[in-house]
Amino acid sequence: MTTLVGLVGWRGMVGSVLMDRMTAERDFDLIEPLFFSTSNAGGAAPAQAKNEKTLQNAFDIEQLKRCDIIITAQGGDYTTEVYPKLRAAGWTGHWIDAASTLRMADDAVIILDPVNRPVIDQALSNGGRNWIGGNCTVSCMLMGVGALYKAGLVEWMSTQTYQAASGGGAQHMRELLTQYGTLNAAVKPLLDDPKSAILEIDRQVIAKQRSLSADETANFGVPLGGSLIPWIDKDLGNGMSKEEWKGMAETNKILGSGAIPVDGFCVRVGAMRCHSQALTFKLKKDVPLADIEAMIAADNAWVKVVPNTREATIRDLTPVAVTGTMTIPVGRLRKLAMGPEYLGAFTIGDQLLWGAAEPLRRMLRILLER
Ligand SMILES: NC(=O)C1=CN([C@@H]2O[C@H](COP(=O)(O)OP(=O)(O)OC[C@H]3O[C@@H](n4cnc5c(N)ncnc54)[C@H](OP(=O)(O)O)[C@@H]3O)[C@@H](O)[C@H]2O)C=CC1
Ligand SMILES: N[C@@H](CC(=O)OP(=O)(O)O)C(=O)O
Repeated sequence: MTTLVGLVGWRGMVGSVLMDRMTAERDFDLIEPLFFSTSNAGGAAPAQAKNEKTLQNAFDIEQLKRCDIIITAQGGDYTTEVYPKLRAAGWTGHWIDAASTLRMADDAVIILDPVNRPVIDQALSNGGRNWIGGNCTVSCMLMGVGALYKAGLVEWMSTQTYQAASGGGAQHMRELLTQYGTLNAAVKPLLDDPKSAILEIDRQVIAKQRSLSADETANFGVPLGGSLIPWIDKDLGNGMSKEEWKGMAETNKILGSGAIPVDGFCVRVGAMRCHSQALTFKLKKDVPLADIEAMIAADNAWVKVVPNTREATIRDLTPVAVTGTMTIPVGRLRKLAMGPEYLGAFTIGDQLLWGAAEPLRRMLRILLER
């Protein structure tokens, strides 16, 4: 019998990337999809629908209960509202979720199978049914340098992130581009004149940034175009942002490891959809750089070691190079001045692919192939 898979949140930004990937990998050939909507029940399901061509109400527990597996990219509020009701109603299917709501629950696994397939398999054999996508920054980081953790080499790691606007959602991406346009328009005549003074352009740009309307900064709260914001997600009240807290909590949960210290600063920058991060490792021992590069390169099919040269770095290690690809480049690999156990690295990932959609569809495949 074909597996009935409920899809919730399929038309959002993460959901659309998920649909594209599922279509490209022919996942729909293996399932009977049942599409849900929070806003358009009764409307037409997308082209991937087979027998069930009408959108179901995403709050209808009876319809959700029909599914063997539910994949949701609808968001945390939806999970908070619907998931407990569904389980309370006796549903025993598999719940695959992009939202963070259930991530740290004891009965949930953070899924990133190229990194933690043994953790997933163990949970499956113990009857696990909740499979939650990790934080985008953590997932992209582990896809790049997971090999060092798997080899037990990491004593601690510090991350400095450069996170794209997409992490906030579609409206944040639009706001960033609108701000860039506003800034450009403010100085266009001066830019068009090669003899104009750069400091006058600079003065007018900062004046415009500081006077952007509330509408133009509604999502980020402050200007991001031509600036940066060194705080992402909630204020935990202890000097740490929630995004920074996730670094250690989720890394260790994904790996099923003890408490390897991971800490640093998470910063929003004016990139579109790739999260970048500079990493500092304290290794447990001095390992030759060539061995480290080989270990990282051999870890999975998507990681790519970028030679630590200017030419290769500016060509292959930028959000522009990586966006829309499954590749996770790791570059700037070098031993740091602090000593031979200190390793520097820089890595980038498309936060909508490995950071959100891809682990979900790969978990679906794992369930289908059992
Ligand atoms: N953005 C990110 O980087 C990441 C997000 N996530 C998780 O995924 C969740 C969803 O994020 P994201 O995809 O960015 O959210 P979106 O806002 O793009 O989509 C969420 C839902 O909004 C509804 N919606 C309303 N208007 C529109 C519209 N004009 N176009 C498309 N959908 C619309 C859709 O529900 P309906 O069809 O029912 O109306 C859609 O499923 C997040 O809340 C988060 O939990 C996880 C990792 C990364
Ligand atoms: N917090 C991430 C995006 C995200 O959705 O994270 P999480 O899945 O951990 O809530 C960012 O803003 O870049």
